[in-house]
Amino acid sequence: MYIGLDQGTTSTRAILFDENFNMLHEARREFKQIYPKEGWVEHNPEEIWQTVVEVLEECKRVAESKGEKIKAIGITNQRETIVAWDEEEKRTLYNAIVWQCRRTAERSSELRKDFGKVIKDKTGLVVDPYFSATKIEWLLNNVEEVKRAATKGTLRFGTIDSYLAWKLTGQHVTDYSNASRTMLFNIHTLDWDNELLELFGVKREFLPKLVDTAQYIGDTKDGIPVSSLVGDQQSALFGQTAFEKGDVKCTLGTGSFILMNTGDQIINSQHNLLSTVGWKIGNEIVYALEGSVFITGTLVNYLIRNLGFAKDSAELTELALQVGNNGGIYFVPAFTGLGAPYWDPYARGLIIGLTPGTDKRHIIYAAFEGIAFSVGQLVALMEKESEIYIKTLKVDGGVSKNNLIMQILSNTVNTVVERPVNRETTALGAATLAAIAMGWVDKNKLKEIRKIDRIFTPKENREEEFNKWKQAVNRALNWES
Ligand SMILES: O=P(O)(O)OC[C@H](O)CO
Repeated sequence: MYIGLDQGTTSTRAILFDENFNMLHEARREFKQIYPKEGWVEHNPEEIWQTVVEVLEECKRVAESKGEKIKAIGITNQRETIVAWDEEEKRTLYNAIVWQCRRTAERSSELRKDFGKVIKDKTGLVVDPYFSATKIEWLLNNVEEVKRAATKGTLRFGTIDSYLAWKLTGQHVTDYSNASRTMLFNIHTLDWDNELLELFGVKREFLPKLVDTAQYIGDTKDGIPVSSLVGDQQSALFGQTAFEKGDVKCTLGTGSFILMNTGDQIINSQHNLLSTVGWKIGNEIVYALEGSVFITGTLVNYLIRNLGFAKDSAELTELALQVGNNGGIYFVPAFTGLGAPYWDPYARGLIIGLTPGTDKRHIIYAAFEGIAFSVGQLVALMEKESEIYIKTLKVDGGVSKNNLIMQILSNTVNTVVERPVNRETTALGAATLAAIAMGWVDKNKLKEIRKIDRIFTPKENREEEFNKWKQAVNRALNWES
């Protein structure tokens, strides 16, 4: 049996898989979101660690009750979030600064002006507080304990995979997919970049050693090998068996993350999509083109909780189906700014086209379209930039359960949308990578065991509505400044 440990932004989950990667059990714990100031987001790393201990214990108990043992653990994680700890004193020095945290927004704008191009060339990333480098810089400049540990030579930084690997095995390591989200890692040389280290005042010894995405790292204290570290979106790409160049997956969770496997080719996006490492396994390096939409599931919850339009997502869908069109309404879900291709932190949500005939069902339909159009826009850009025709869009995540949104998505991208039976592709990716590292499974076997739940094929042309929605986006930009 294998465990895919998925340390996400709002919860920690461990999923127990059997030898054929069927899901046997899910253990889940939520933890506190800490908002010390407007726009700041932190997690308590010790609390995260406690949730990890609990979910692993729970899965172990289930395995034992079946007379089985855990053969390996793969760790996948919320990316970019950074933890600082003291190697000697074996304790963390500050809360984890979460990927969503905007405390370094000003510094990022400054950097973007002077170093935007060089950083993008080296790292594949657009300068934004989202990534780890400015968070590390902030910790080095603002936290006394961090400064002291730096002087002592015992300071260590790591993304969540790295922190958990250290807690579980004592090793200070990270994999290439996670490293590529720090903005300190050069995706061409596949190493920490000296010039960037200097720019952010980071010494190489503060950072983890780089390991392959599928590689044995060490044993936990009860003798279970930890043999994969992988960023959660890259893990989902792997879990969807998107092994070939041109394969694309979209995880529709709180937000949406769309990744295209671009093989060994780094695409220098002209539209601010990101280039990132998908995985490195031995000599195989796979890059990915990535676009993210910040608001997806959040919008569905917003319709339910904030606007009180329905009691759950099934009822929302029923209401949307009653009208079957947007009634001229366009919904731009830019609640917290917009990611690619705009990268506009000042954009805000917009509902436009209201008339006396509008009722809530049109707004729901328009919101569903807003989700599909946001994803569709990035899929279209990826196709253009990679010059690869996308045959199938593989979807997963909570919102992919919604058939209406998936059908609108298929119409929008004019492509087949394919949903697997196992939508837990993130944990699955990590578990399968862990098994690959130990030589117990190969990619072919994984392709064989992947089952498709449903395929959505394009039914109607949505180009007109899609274009109109893009006009609405232009009106939502730069609202807060
Ligand atoms: O924890 P999730 O699933 O919201 O994913 C967060 C992403 O890794 C951020 O880049």
